[in-house]
Amino acid sequence: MTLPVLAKKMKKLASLQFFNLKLLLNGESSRGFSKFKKNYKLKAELGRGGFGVVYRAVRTSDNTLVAVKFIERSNVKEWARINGEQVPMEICMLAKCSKIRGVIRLLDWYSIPEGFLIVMERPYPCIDMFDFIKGQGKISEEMAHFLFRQITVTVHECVQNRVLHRDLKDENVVIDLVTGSTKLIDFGAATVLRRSQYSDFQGTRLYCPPEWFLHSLYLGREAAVWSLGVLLYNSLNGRLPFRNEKDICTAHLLGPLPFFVPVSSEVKDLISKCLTFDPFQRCSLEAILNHPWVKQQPLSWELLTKNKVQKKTSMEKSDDHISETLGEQSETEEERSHPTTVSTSKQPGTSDEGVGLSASSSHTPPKKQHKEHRMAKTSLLAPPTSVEMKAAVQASKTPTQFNVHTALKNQRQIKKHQSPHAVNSTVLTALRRAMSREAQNRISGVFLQD
Ligand SMILES: Nc1ncnc2c1ncn2[C@@H]1O[C@H](COP(=O)(O)OP(=O)(O)OP(=O)(O)O)[C@@H](O)[C@H]1O
Repeated sequence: MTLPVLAKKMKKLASLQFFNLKLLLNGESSRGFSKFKKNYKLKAELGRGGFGVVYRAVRTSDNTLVAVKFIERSNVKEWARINGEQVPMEICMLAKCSKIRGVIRLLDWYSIPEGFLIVMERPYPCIDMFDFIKGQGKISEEMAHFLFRQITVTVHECVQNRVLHRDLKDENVVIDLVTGSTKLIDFGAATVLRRSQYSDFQGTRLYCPPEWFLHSLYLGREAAVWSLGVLLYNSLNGRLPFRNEKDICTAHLLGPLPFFVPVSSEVKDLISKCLTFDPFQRCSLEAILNHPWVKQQPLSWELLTKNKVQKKTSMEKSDDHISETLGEQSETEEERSHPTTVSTSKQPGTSDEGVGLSASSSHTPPKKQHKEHRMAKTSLLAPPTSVEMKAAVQASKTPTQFNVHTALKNQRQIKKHQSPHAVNSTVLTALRRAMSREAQNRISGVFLQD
């Protein structure tokens, strides 16, 4: 072996050893990627949002179905500590809610140089509430009641555990199709609940209360109540109540919100109490739980979905779109029996800005029967930048014809590179890099032993 070759090998060895040390410091021994690979079998993609990709996986020791969310280190905005280890706030908040029935259970987490892998329970078969609503255009008042009641109880329990979710929306609720129980997911924007105001926000702007756009401040519980109002309105109408920040800030001046389906006066009353412009006049979480509409005895999941089946038999039977979720049955995973009860449709997401289509100039309900509904998940839209936020705040403060919608669109042109696809390809590359590094590590391990 010539001297330059030997020197090159020594250099490589040194850098590998340094890398191994880094991995060790990073917790590779107990929470590294190789441990993850040993414990879980990663499968196809399950869903994706603006900040991460979620995969289906199976725990190899007992074939438990799990979901694995990968979040990039660079996307982590808030950090916390668990047993002395620095982790994203998302993991910490999930851990704090581990005993709450309506919150997805955190099973495990791993740290790799590029980010974190969060292992969660995965109800099977399940569907997220966005797809559930989209598949039907809208859901019945009884179904909305069944789901909303559970979600509000969960949010209240989180608050009692001093956890504020801050991104309550249909995309972040998973429904177990066997039992109908809801699980709150995505604690990526969650933080510790406090009495004082918050001046930072990472959630979804169309679910955000007006005080944020007008004053860049909000109170935790009051903002949660607003989001719940948006969620309930959306469930019943199949569309969001507000199209943009301007709508959010000015809708109260135009009278009651329009309803595109016949619903009870009780639920309308509840929605208007949740979507009260003044946060100090807005109803509390406790008041929602005590509202006569919420306190009604819910119908059973069997009954609610039986009606669906009856309706469905008169429709085309082949139109069963939950295949994305139920398609798992062809896998070698443990199979469970499930009722084919709910139908959802998959349509390509197209909207770039507005997802709701509320009347922006007046609140007159349309004569024609409502057809349109939200096409794209809000999380797949690029999150607003601080420049966009400033533009919105500025616009909502200006009592002129200034068009916030256009202003935001213009600002958005600059940030085209932030498309979710770009984020996702980064995520996948990061995972692939981690996998090849693990293989490299194994080789170097053998080399070092030699
Ligand atoms: N534990 C789970 N079980 C089943 N499906 C899940 C689970 N976790 C996530 N999903 C699916 O993956 C999607 C994306 O998950 P999640 O909202 O956590 O990602 P995200 O990148 O944080 O999204 P966002 O941009 O809204 O913050 C969800 O809408 C849901 O469909």
